Amino acid sequence: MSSLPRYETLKLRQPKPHVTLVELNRPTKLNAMNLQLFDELKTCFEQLNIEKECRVIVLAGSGRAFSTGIDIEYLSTAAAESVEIDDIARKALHVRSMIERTQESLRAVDKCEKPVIAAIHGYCIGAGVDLAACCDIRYSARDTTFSIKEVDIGLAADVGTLQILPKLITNHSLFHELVFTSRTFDTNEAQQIGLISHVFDTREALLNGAISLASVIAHKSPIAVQGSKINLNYARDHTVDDNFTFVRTWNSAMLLSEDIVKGLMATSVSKEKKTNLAHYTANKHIIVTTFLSTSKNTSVAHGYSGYDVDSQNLNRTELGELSAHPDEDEVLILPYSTLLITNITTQQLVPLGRRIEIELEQCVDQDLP
Ligand SMILES: CC/C=C\C=C\CC(=O)SCCNC(=O)CCNC(=O)[C@H](O)C(C)(C)COP(=O)(O)OP(=O)(O)OC[C@H]1O[C@@H](n2cnc3c(N)ncnc32)[C@H](O)[C@@H]1OP(=O)(O)O
Repeated sequence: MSSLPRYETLKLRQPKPHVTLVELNRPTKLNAMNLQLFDELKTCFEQLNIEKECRVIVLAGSGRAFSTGIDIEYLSTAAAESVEIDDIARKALHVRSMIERTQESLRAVDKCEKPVIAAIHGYCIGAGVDLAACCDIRYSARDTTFSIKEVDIGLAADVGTLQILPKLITNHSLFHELVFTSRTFDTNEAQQIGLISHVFDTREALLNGAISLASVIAHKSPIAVQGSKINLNYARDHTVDDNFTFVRTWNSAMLLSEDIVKGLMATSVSKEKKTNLAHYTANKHIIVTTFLSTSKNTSVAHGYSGYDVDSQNLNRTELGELSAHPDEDEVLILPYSTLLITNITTQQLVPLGRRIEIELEQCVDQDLP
């Protein structure tokens, strides 16, 4: 992305290549959602959906909370507006369009074809839970207080919690209890119902964890990842028969992608890793710079990027994955699965944490074994 769009109620940054961090940005109101936030959220996710540079999104809250739900002041104003409408049918139409506008906002997150990882901390209340429901993966900090608050304010949740979560959660009995009582619950119960997949001790650890996960996903083939999200969402909303028909049609086009070739190559490279002896040759001149923040036995560490000198535009591009060597405090440099490097001369073991530069000169005689 040349420059990230600016919003008043959202804060965007790019913590890693192809990863966009979107933070709800009304910290003094604990990220309560007013009309402006709803509208900006929709615009933002529709924009990220078509932004090529963005492959994975982390959605978090700035300040003390993920979100405390709908802004009570906004809800009161909207309610007051409808009171002024005399005719009951016109009143209903007015309220319906207000609900629709809110639904469209949160659904833009659900409909976004890039994976969205919610990083939840502090409070996740009412529409905050609806918003989390619209994300693909939900991580949380241990201190989070959740509440499906809608029943307590006299309504049935209408922007995600009751529409999407029943298709995702695992413990329906407990989920129903939480819906009917509106009582607060903690990360233990959030994990029990299957709302949260991972809990971190602090907000900082949570953000790091979510961003690292996003980076791992961002280094996969975007064709495969986005195709998976589209098929997962489709499967959630259709019958098994429909799902098979849909994926057949989908893959009849997507299997023609060059990413298939690269993926297969990456698989053969992984086999070489086991022997620890492989030599690859490069048919491109590549300067690679790496930095590492991985620990022993981490299977894949990212942060490996460089310049493909032969590429037409000389843009910075990701070239590889760093895989921790299973037995030593070293990493093995492997070709990146979505860049077609048919041959690479260098396989290097590099101590963890060390910044290195490699130059791979054109040398092509050796084919992949
Ligand atoms: C079409 C319909 C679509 C969607 C419908 C969704 C339904 C819902 O979302 S229901 C949930 C509504 N939310 C709530 O009921 C939560 C209200 N907030 C609280 O109960 C408390 O703020 C708290 C979460 C328990 C936190 O308490 P505390 O730590 O003591 O902080 P506070 O001082 O209360 O809050 C700081 C600051 O934020 C303002 N604020 C917090 N939440 C909201 C909110 N939802 N709406 C508006 N404002 C909120 C709070 O008023 C404070 O503001 P000041 O200006 O500093 O007073």
